[in-house]
Amino acid sequence: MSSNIQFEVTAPGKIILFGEHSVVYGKPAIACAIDQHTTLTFTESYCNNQDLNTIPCRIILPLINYSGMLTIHLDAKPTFSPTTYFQETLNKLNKNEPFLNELDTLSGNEKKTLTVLHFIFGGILSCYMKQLKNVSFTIGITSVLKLGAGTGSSASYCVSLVAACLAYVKFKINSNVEIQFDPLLDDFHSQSGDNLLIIEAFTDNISFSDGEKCLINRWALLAENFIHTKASGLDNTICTYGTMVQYTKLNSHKLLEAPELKILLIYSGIERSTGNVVQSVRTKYNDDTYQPILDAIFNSIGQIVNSAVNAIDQMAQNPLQELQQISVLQTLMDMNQGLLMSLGVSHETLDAIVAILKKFDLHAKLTGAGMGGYAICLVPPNIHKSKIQTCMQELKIYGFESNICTIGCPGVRIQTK
Ligand SMILES: Nc1ncnc2c1ncn2[C@@H]1O[C@H](COP(=O)(O)OP(=O)(O)OP(=O)(O)O)[C@@H](O)[C@H]1O
Ligand SMILES: C[C@@](O)(CCO)CC(=O)[O-]
Repeated sequence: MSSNIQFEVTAPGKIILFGEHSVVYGKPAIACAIDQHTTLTFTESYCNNQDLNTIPCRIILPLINYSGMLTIHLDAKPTFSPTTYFQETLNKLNKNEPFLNELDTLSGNEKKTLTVLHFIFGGILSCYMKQLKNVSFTIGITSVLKLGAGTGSSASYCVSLVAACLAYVKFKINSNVEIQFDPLLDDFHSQSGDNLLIIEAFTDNISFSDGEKCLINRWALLAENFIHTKASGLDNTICTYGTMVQYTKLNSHKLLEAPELKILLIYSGIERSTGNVVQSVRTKYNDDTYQPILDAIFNSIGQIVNSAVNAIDQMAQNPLQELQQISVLQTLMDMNQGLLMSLGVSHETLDAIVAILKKFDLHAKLTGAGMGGYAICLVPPNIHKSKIQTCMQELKIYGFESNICTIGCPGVRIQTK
């Protein structure tokens, strides 16, 4: 076996500064990419598989203790519609029909995680590569992101998979490929607003175009829907594009000019599933007694996001106003945390973390789905180093590990070896 195409993809994790949960109900949110990444290593090998419609893959996922073989099945008549392909895969799974031998024997979480991988590689390669003979892949994915903690591990996983698959196509094709999307089947729009996407063959420039990022984001959202059931699209958008974004569901996103900001990430020690937490809010929302109250809470969080965007814009335009605007953001964080508590998505450990930080005049909120996972705290640029260190020590005494991260980092990237 001789190895051929080999590369690495990194996708950042994320924090939500303001607007988790309400974003699922159409309100705006602000998220930032962080300097903690998922790293995918892709290696192509030649093997003796003459079958044009299957690709044997070795998959190594240390974070879920999985290592094994998975056969990627290519669709002889691809739909070219990610949404249709997603629905077909979901229908097969929901009917509990035999799906793929290797997947059928796996436990719940492993099955979900590998189904996502098959969905992405099977779907994209069927559409854009058609037939592949005598190749096999090794795909290894590691991450410094904790699973189920609010820093977007699932979105980062999905984005890195889609980006790796698209990168493989771009390495493999000799000339550009034009993809015409059917607007009735799919709501894909390239940056130019039409339904034509050109996948550019990799030559010297090993990067993704705006249209390709749009495609990565689209497939990653569908993949996220396997893991979360119904994701807003915020997490995959920030993991794809990076920096800081203001996002409203179905209404695309706007990159914000992010000031240099540091965040303290504090881990509550509690792992939870984003899908379950989102479902618990949905159950309350579906109850007529609570729905008008939840609508009012979501509207208020939407207002908090608008004020935060304003403060961030002011900071970018006038650096002299930075401290004043940081103080506004801190107040908005307190308000957002209060509203998330009233939604029932905080946790006694998260409340304890917020209280410890308050002793140091610091302001914090949960980030991501809540009910565990991480809390975030804005680190004011003028804070004395010793104060933040004492605060981190105090958190440690209570059993909470914390670390400072930089926000506003770049999105998904490819590196050749
Ligand atoms: N590196 C990885 N290897 C394997 N599976 C992963 C990896 N990263 C994420 N996953 C999958 O994503 C799931 C965690 O997703 P979940 O949405 O619950 O948490 P999160 O993305 O960390 O939190 P949030 O969505 O609130 O930011 C894991 O259970 C696993 O199935
Ligand atoms: C809780 C939520 O708002 C953020 C999860 O990181 C869910 C979503 O946006 O899909």
